[in-house]
Amino acid sequence: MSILAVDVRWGVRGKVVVDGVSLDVAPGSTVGLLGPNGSGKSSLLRLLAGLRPASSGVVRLGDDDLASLGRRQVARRLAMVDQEVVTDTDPTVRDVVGLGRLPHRPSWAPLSATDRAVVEASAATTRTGHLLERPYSTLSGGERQRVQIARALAQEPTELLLDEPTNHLDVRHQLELLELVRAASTTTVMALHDLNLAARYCDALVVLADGRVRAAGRPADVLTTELIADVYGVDAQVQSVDGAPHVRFTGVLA
Ligand SMILES: Nc1ncnc2c1ncn2[C@@H]1O[C@H](COP(=O)(O)OP(=O)(O)OP(=O)(O)O)[C@@H](O)[C@H]1O
Repeated sequence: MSILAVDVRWGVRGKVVVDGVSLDVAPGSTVGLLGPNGSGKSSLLRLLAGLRPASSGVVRLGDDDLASLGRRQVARRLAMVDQEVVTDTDPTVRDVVGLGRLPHRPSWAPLSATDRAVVEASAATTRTGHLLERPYSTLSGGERQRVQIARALAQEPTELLLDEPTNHLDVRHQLELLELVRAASTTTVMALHDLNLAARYCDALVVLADGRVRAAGRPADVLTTELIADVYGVDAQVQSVDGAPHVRFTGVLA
């Protein structure tokens, strides 16, 4: 399934945060959402997830207008991993990953054999199987991040939205996660700060600045010295390494 946004706007307390964003994410592709702190990446992801309504514009999931779908219908196909997940109970990791099965079963029913198998498989894919019986609250930041990815995979989504999924992860786990996302058949949009990882693992990049799309397209077309200077205020050299642009930062612009 694909994700389409047309002229989407959202603001809060009189401030425009997402300012007329249009995106067309091809089925099965991986799109990196870049931009400085506060440029609107998380806010846009929440609009694409239907967690909040846009004040104007349209978001479509495949053939459907997101606004016409119920929360459960959305959750059967779209999973989101947010930056901070707060729980007020102390579930085990198995319980947390099992939450991903909620949209697929009656809320009163226990996990079926299929649900349990999907939980195990999602934990195996994210290398969190050894953590399943641990209280979630005792995990490290990186372990929690991987468990949240496992929870999202247990939803068996066709669309996956990830907000800084490599946050907290060591370099090996970062690469493993991005390989996993690239190999998955899901349509994925992920906010990232690392321009080089984004260039290497995404089919397309969208750069936000002040809530607007400043550039979008293939990594090699988007990540230019001019764009990086303009959007981040940083001087950089961009070379091609193994077919992907590689950015070397050389200083902060005055
Ligand atoms: N609920 C809210 N109330 C007030 N301001 C908000 C709210 N949500 C977002 N903002 C503001 O909107 C702007 C965009 O925030 P957002 O979290 O979308 O940016 P971001 O690009 O994801 O940033 P970061 O890279 O720092 O995570 C910020 O200035 C933020 O303070």
